[in-house]
Amino acid sequence: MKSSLMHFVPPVSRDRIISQFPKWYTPEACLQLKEHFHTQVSTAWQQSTATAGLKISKVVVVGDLYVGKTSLINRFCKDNFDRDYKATIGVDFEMERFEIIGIPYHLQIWDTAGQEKFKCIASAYYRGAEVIITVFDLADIQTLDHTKQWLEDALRENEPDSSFIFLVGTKKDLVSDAVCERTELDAIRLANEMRAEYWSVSAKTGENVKEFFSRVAALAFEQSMIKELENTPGHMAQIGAGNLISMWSFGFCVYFPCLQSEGLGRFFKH
Ligand SMILES: Nc1nc2c(ncn2[C@@H]2O[C@H](COP(=O)(O)OP(=O)(O)OP(=O)(O)O)[C@@H](O)[C@H]2O)c(=O)[nH]1
Ligand SMILES: [Mg+2]
Repeated sequence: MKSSLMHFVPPVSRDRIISQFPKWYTPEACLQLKEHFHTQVSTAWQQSTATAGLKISKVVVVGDLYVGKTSLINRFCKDNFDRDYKATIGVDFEMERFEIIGIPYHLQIWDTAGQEKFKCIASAYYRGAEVIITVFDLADIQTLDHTKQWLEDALRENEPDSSFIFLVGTKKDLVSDAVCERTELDAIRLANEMRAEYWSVSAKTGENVKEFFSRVAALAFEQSMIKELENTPGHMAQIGAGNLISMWSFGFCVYFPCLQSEGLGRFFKH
């Protein structure tokens, strides 16, 4: 039985290896102007005070229908872009593997439906989110106003101050530099009110997509490591704020085939 579970983990792809603290989009739109990982975290691995267990942080992506949530996730996870609109029904998610200052790390990225009729299904998946990404369409300013409500709904399911918040303007390729600049001023003002970090991206061209998710991964990783170093010694891994998986109990990494990088599954079809 043990041998069938003993799959050695394939190496992480180069663009998922983070050794320096990723930069912000602009200083005005950022809450953490630091440029290095917390010393406690960066020394933890060498001093093996960090447990070697599997580390996973849960990310939920919310926002109006058609703003580009699925496209943003697909550009990052699969490096593809589909012009045709296929509304997300319910939720969908991907598991993305990183190596951050030498430590294996996963983002469990939950894509939710923007359509009103699927809101109740999607909101069931907000709980335990270490990161909440609220998305609007830079070419449809009305969707920016709606991000406040989306954020409120997601925060209601989580402990206060337990999630990093990002406000993301998509479809940057569809607006002129002048319109983008004007809209970003409004968006950054709102991001400051939300206590969110702001990014503008384009899933079509890929502009800022890798940089954005590297920033998400590094901030969530650091927060989870500090929490772990403070209060959970020993070889345990945590998914979101929920259940624990005991790993490394045999002194080696047991790779659960279900945690394949192409996504754990589809809860609902497109
Ligand atoms: N030009 C351009 N089009 C985009 C971009 N991102 C998404 N789109 C298009 O916008 C439409 C909606 O994109 P989706 O990613 O399906 O939107 P969504 O937010 O997931 O929508 P729901 O699943 O209904 O909530 C699709 O036709 C995409 O091709 C972008 O960065 N640039
Ligand atoms: Mg979608």
